[in-house]
Amino acid sequence: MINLTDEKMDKTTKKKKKTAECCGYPISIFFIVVNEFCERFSYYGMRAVLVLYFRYFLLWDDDLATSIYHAFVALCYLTPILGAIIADSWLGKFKTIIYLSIVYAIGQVTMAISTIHDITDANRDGTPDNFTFHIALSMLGLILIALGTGGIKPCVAAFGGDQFQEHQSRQLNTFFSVFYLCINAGSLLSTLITPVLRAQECGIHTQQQCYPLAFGVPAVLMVISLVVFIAGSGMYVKTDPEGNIMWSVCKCIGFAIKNRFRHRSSSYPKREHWMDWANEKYDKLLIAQIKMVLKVLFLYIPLPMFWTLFDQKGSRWTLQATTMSGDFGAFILQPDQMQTVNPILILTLVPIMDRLIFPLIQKCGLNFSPLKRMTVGMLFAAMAFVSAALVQIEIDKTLPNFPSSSESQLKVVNTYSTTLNVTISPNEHLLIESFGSSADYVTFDHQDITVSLNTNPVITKAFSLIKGGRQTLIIPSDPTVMYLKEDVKSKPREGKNAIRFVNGYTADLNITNLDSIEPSATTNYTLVNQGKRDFVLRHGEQWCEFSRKFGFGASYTFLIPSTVFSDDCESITEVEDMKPNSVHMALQIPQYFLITTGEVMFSVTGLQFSYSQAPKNMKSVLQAGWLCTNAVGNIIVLIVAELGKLPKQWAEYLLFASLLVAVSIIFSIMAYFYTYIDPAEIEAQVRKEQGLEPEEMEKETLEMEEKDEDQKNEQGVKQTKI
Ligand SMILES: CC(C)[C@H](NC(=O)[C@H](C)N)C(=O)O
Repeated sequence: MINLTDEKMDKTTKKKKKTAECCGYPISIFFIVVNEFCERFSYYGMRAVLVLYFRYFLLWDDDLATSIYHAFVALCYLTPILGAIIADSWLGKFKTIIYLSIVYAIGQVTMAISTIHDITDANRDGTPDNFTFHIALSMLGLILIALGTGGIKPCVAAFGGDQFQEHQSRQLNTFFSVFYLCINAGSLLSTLITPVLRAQECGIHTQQQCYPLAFGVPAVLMVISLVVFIAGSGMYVKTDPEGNIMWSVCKCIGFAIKNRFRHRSSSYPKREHWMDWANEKYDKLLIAQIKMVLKVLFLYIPLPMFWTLFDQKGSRWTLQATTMSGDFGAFILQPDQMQTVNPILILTLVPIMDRLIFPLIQKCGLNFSPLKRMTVGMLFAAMAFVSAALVQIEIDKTLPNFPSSSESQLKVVNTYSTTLNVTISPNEHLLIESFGSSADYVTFDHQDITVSLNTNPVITKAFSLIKGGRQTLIIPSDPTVMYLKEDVKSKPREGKNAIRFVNGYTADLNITNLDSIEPSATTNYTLVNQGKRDFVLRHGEQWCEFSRKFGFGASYTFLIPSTVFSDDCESITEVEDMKPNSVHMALQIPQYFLITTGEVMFSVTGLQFSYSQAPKNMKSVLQAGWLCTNAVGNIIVLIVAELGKLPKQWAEYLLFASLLVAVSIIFSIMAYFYTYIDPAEIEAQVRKEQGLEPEEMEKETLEMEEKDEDQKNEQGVKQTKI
């Protein structure tokens, strides 16, 4: 009798090595989910402050910052293909995760170093002197991060799946749900923490926003993630790569196409599947495996549309939030913090769906198959965009009437000592009291105007307005020098408030955080956050302090009279150029709820589906294909953003919703014709057809492996456990 070790016994019966278990789950998955939590913390934490780093550290404009950001995200979801090829064809998942995690951690550290302004701030003025150095270093860091995060992404999920035995399909599904919860717990915590770290001040020579800390903590988390993964090393089931599988797949597909073309005449009998044209040269098993993968990849074609909508949470929806009020009474929510609603909802919805909704649907006798779930998920995402459109319509009702590209708008502010009758040619007459303003903007469809004041003598002056712009005509204490000042013509970014001051005092004034302002001059806009803000006005020894409470997204011009110090700042007048946001951010919760429900149905299910429908040697490849749908979705967002939007934002939301409904109908038809498979069963069947009975297969495998092992032992090569 042959004395088989446990390991060989497992191999002969074609079962995986059994690992230590706790409550029916392999203990090894504990290390994998903790690793995923830390990695996602690292990734989302870095992503949360990335655009701000581009915008305010590298001083890029909004467009460049957003484009590079989306390009980086797209790259992160394209590199999984590379990771999958390395894992399935060369290194195996375990080694791929370790090596690429090292690349990832180096990338995060490089990124953190690139944000230390003191490195190039020789003149110690608080800004880097050599931007090229910081840009080059951060781009290198981002490329390494994209390679690392994308490369390990398909491997970690598939490696987790590999830890389960064939009879543990229920536990496998729970694993994917827990895995998804860890992704979102990491994302939630880091999105809350890193912006707070960024807001701290730090530095060697000068104190600046603490980007090194905001990027440094994710770097530390990535190192922890790697250490945790290595710690579980002894417990994992590690499947060896099966040679250069991708190359074999490509050659086999190429041969099938060529062979089909060669036999295109109708005299040749048709074959069941076009891949069967590879039968002459390639192993039936490989052909069967390729058919399985192609079937699933074909099904993926419509999926990017879901991600196109999903990924607009971070862009369009956040911009929408900047036109809303985030005052929740007990706390204030900033527009970008609204995004944390998504992971919070995931953490509550995944258990509810898994434990309650899906079992309930099953109890009702309904067959809620994975592909049906994914279709319903898409419809939920479409509904989320309908909800976003309805919210947008409400917001539009409260937004100022901004000028079109051919119009110009003008407001008049009077800091002259008496009420003035202002005539703007040809027929606008405004009566404006001293230290007051016209009620609202007057819209002109021409640019050249003449303004007359009823002073004695009458003052008349010609002006040319900016096309598509908003301006204020400032009438100072000496009206002969009246002048135009450009106003904001969109809601201030990030829900902030744009404020400026007109100096009606007779001498220069200093105002907190602003340059000194000359008499009759107007400052440029300064952005201030929501809440109570104090300003101190100074001239020599004289000073006074005034406070204002700001809402979200307003714009004000403060008129400072000559009596400002004698009445302790009481007489400063506030002109409201743009009303604060009045639609509450809570109205975005339904759209977040709908998109997150869609995500649970679509994304968690898609992750499980991609694993279960892949042949053993192509699991990572199919995970990578799944992640690629996300990359394509992001690229579509980029293209749409570049092409510009529809004139009305709500119409764009409805357009996206309709597109996704159309795509989900196409997907449901494709899904209807899809038959679920058990890849292991198909592989066994093909082997049988090839004339290998199960016992023979086992014998053959055992013999081959023993031979292999003997050879390796002879060479003194240490065996990897499988
Ligand atoms: C990109 C995936 C859908 C996934 N993201 C999420 O779960 C978000 C945070 N809800 C990921 O793997 O990061």
